[in-house]
Amino acid sequence: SHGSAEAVPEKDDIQYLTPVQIGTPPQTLNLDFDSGSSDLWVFSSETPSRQVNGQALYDPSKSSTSKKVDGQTWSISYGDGSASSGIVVTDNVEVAGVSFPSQAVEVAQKVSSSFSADENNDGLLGLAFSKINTVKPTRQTTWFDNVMPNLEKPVWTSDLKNDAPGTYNFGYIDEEAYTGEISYVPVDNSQGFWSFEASGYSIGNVTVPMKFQGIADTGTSLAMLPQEIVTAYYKQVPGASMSYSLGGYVFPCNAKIPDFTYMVGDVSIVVPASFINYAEADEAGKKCFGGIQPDTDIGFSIFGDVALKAAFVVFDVGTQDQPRLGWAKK
Ligand SMILES: O=C(CNCCc1c[nH]c2ccccc12)Nc1scc(-c2ccccc2)c1C(=O)NCc1ccccc1
Repeated sequence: SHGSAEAVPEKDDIQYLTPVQIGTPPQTLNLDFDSGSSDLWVFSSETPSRQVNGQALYDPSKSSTSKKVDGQTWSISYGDGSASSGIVVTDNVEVAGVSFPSQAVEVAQKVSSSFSADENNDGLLGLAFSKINTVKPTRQTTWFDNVMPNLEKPVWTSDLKNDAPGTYNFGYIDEEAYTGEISYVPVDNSQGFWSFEASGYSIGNVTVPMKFQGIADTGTSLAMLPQEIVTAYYKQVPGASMSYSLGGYVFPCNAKIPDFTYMVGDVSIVVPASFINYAEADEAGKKCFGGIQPDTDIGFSIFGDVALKAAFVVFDVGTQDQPRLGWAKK
């Protein structure tokens, strides 16, 4: 089987949401497909009403195919301080017409304030490796790992767009979705991430060969890169500064900023300046927040949506012992 689903951007492309059908009769929730984590968790009838603010709720009691999984709990926290936790049921989960009848659905009994405040985000669908799923005592398998044996190819692809709906495809590669050749690089999934080595970068027309490790992460908005790269980039932006109060590099919204190019395998992906003038950072609309920020204290770089939406990316589980990432221009 194979399927194709739309990835609809929230304001400022902070995240992309994709409709998912859960249960019988189907309950549709809009989830953030996240290649940087491995839990499928949802707002639900179990989420305290004071933590719900317009989100669609999954109610297992209204689904004839839901089954409680006794004794299992989950709890996840992210680098921005957000978190959620709860219990586990299994139910039918359909994405882009591809179903799995007994998918672990992690039902939120607690969500942090940033999730509560985000009325369009009904939960996350993890697409990293199942080894970092947080369910205890029995780790659960991601939806992709569950459906993979039934897919024509053991792959899924991301084609995110700037301020426009993009596409996630499962089980096939759409040859019309990219230009030139797809360049594949090996993935080190020992930490559970889609981790790969980038081979260099360019700012404007200065190219620097530099090997650095990063993860392909659809669930993180920004590109969080080595400080050396970030410093070199904002040196080219008049009036740019690191604002601790705003939490990152900002610059005058009318500043002329350069494109940023990253090299991976044999391809160079150009991130246009417009993707990097990320969002207004203050009410006056004078300062804008940069889409490139430092990866300080993370231990690796994060190629989030700002970087990924400039590329067509193939997440290829392929021969299990050697997963790989394919990168192409588009
Ligand atoms: O967690 C994910 C992917 N799911 C994000 C889900 C999510 C988290 N808030 C959300 C809000 C809305 C929608 C989805 C999410 N990626 C990774 S790998 C390493 C780190 C990390 C570890 C330590 C320090 C920093 C990063 C993160 C990270 O925390 N990213 C989020 C973030 C967000 C803001 C700033 C930095 C990192």
